[in-house]
Amino acid sequence: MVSIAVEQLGAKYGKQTVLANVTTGMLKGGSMTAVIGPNAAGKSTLFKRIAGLISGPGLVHLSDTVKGSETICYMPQDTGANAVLTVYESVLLAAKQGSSLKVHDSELREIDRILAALRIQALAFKSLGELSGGQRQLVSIAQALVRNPEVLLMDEPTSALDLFRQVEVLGFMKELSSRSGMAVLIALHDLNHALRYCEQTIVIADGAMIVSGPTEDVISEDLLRDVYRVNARIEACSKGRPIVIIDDSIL
Ligand SMILES: Nc1ncnc2c1ncn2[C@@H]1O[C@H](COP(=O)(O)OP(=O)(O)OP(=O)(O)O)[C@@H](O)[C@H]1O
Repeated sequence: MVSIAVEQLGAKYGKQTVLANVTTGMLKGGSMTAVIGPNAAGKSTLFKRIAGLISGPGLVHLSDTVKGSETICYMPQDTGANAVLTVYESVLLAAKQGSSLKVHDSELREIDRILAALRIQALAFKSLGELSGGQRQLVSIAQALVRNPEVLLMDEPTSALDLFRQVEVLGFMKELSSRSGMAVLIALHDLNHALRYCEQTIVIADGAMIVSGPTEDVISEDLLRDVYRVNARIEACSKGRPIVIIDDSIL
């Protein structure tokens, strides 16, 4: 099963350094890791740097990868929709990225399975331009999943989804990662989602890693005050799970 760690990772846009010295422990396949932090902290930049879409100092360590399979896939926050394609065509194109254009039955069955798992089969032959924001986000998730990577970097994948879809997609991702051994890193603003679905959490602020570790240790009232500038309580809900309750912002 794959493991990934980063060492002293950094990134610049032009001359401006926006990420520096990010080092993590080994993040194991089969688990979900939340990447959290305020707006403009550097979460997307970290993902792009790990995926090799931008260059910079530091190293990405991968171990126990499977030869022949795609290793790292980045699902961006905003997906430029090519309105000419249908949903099905766009997912097929994602599946064929970097390989021959010959399509096998098994690949079509896999696309059907993923569209069904995300409950978007009914959209298959709609053009991308006709979709709502949430529907487009579900299609982006399908495009990432069909590539079956060993490490999946998901940039705020539930930001446009309604509550039912958020819970369904995150539950599905958790089940998929533990079943397939995929390592999922997921940028989130909803800390209750991080607490519920992610074993590990990495906190990024001002282009640096503040802390990382087991989610319940990392997400604390102090972190919410110091990094997010909100007064908040973390309490056990009636089911015994920790939940974040925000009281007010700190001016
Ligand atoms: N293509 C770019 N060119 C120049 N600067 C960029 C570019 N992309 C991002 N930045 C800058 O890098 C910094 C980090 O941005 P990034 O998108 O990584 O933040 P983020 O933590 O993902 O934020 P958010 O939660 O708002 O999505 C910001 O100051 C942003 O303005």
